[in-house]
Amino acid sequence: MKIALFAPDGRMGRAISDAAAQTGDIEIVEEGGDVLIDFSAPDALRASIDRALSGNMPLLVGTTGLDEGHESLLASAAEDIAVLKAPNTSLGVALLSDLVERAARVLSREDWDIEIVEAHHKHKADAPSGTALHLGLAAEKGRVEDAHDEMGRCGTGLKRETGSIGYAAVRGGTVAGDHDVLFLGPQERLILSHRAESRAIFARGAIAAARFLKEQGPGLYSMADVIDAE
Ligand SMILES: NC(=O)C1=CN([C@@H]2O[C@H](COP(=O)(O)OP(=O)(O)OC[C@H]3O[C@@H](n4cnc5c(N)ncnc54)[C@H](OP(=O)(O)O)[C@@H]3O)[C@@H](O)[C@H]2O)C=CC1
Ligand SMILES: O=C(O)C1=N[C@H](C(=O)O)C[C@H](O)C1
Repeated sequence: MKIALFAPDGRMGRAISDAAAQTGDIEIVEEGGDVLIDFSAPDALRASIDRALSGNMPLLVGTTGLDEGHESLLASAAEDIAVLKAPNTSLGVALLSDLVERAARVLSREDWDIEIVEAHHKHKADAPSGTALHLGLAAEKGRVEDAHDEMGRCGTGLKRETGSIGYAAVRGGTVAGDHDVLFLGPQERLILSHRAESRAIFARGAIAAARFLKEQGPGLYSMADVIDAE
């Protein structure tokens, strides 16, 4: 299988090349390829979509910090090619997302407050992380209603609103990616956590997603589809 990397020299680009070298059946190519993988920056998304469409290649997007305009571009591209958008390609976070949804369904919004805390290396450009936002959406899905987001509180008069989801971001050092989803209830706390010990976990997940995408027709896919297919 041939994988083309949109940003081969970035941290994730290099991690994917290293992971591919360990597979024995994946070649990283500069032109063409069975699948195009983009872990770069939001501003680059239009260019990676154009490259995938012009080469008729499925596209895996791991870039975070995307807005609604980017989501529309991806949905439109998915009419012609297979597109998978994943703010986190690790197996552990895919499972964590299911656990968060279930916990949010069981624990009432009146009694249990949800806060999401994430920590990443000092070079990370976006906050909160794409994974934190994805876990927040899983919690909303469990509660079957939209939540008001409370981002990085600072100041006075900031008592939390019942049913809101709070986000806090820590940056520093070389942290590959920590995520804690806190369910804070009356006299008890449930904390669901994931720790990425290196980027290799994201790279292996990206390769699994690329193998999956190679077999798919046009459409919008997620890591849940990759896991269901394995
Ligand atoms: N889904 C997941 O599991 C994960 C997602 N990520 C996300 O992936 C993205 C990249 O992370 P990371 O590899 O650490 O970042 P890096 O900054 O190390 O790499 C980004 C790469 O993208 C390139 N790039 C940036 N802008 C453009 C552009 N406009 N056109 C072409 N290339 C561009 C950069 O090139 P240059 O340096 O020349 O600008 C660089 O090579 C981030 O959004 C991050 O949050 C990260 C880890 C896991
Ligand atoms: O920038 C990173 O490094 C990471 N970004 C992703 C995110 O924003 O959630 C995934 C992972 O946590 C590492």
